Amino acid sequence: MPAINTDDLTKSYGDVRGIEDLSFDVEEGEVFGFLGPNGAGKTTTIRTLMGFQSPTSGSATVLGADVTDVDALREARSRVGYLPSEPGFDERVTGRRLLEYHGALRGDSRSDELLELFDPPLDRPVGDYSRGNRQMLAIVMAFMHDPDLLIMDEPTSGLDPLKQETFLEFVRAERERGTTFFFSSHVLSEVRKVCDRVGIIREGRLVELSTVESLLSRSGKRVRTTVTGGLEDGAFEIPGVHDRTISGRASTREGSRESTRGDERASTTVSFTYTGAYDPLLDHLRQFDLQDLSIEEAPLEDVFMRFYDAEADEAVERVEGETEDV
Ligand SMILES: Nc1ncnc2c1ncn2[C@@H]1O[C@H](COP(=O)(O)OP(=O)(O)OP(=O)(O)O)[C@@H](O)[C@H]1O
Repeated sequence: MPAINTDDLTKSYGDVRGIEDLSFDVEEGEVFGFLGPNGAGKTTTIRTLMGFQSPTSGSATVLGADVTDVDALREARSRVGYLPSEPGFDERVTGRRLLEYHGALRGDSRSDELLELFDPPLDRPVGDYSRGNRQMLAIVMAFMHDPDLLIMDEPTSGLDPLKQETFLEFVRAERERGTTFFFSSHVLSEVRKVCDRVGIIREGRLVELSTVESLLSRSGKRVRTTVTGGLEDGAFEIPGVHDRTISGRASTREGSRESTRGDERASTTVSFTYTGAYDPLLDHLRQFDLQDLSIEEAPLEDVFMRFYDAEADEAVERVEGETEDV
């Protein structure tokens, strides 16, 4: 049984689109990242899974419980940790009191251990807390009853870089214990560090569902090399090369001595994204006297943007197609 299942899950707010026909599973023990731009429908999905609002159509289960079955969902939620996007607290109450109250309701087997990692000033009223301290308190509350499944809406927002790292390390350790995670994020680097799979949502629809590895393999490599001398205009125009830029070009033309100045080591640097196999690239590189070469993974941001561009292009084509039909 998957930890989370959605089947054509749809939620509208009157005429406003929230999410449309979302179908995906989150398997037990996996860390699933839910990505998308502002207004895409991430919070709508999470709030529907938590049973705070009913689906307009379609269905969803959380730990086997139908999200529209109040009793079954209440039972299941005792094994779920929830971190909302903007945790709301009684502002006059101290963090300590809130933890005591929450512990009495939901259970507390881990707050001491969690407070070693996430340490808001417990004796101050929550109304005096910084954004980061509020987030840390919410993290402790989400995990203190040792849930099997965590549903979190942008869990690292408001945390400083050091605490973000602490949080991601904690998620990795929890994953080793078999805990399942479903969390939304805008931050691709963190998704890359901890997630097994990602879903990308755009305008309420799921537009991608894949492993992080597969997303990265489709993104290709960033190649940057510096070669001795100048380069022909068509150099490195081989299949699989995209976004080629050439800089510091050493002129081989007569009369233009600025970059060569008689220096045999005058060089040209070329950078590009490469999505082909290694051998043809290496064969091509052998023709040059290489001074420097780096081949790195393309940033996940590039994949994301390219993916979105492709979607946008398709949308334009669809609209154009429809216009022609009329
Ligand atoms: N309670 C509501 N009433 C009316 N419309 C809503 C409500 N909640 C969300 N929406 C709309 O549903 C759409 C999806 O919003 P949602 O908050 O789920 O996006 P999101 O992906 O979480 O965005 P963000 O990254 O900005 O938090 C938006 O158009 C939003 O305006």
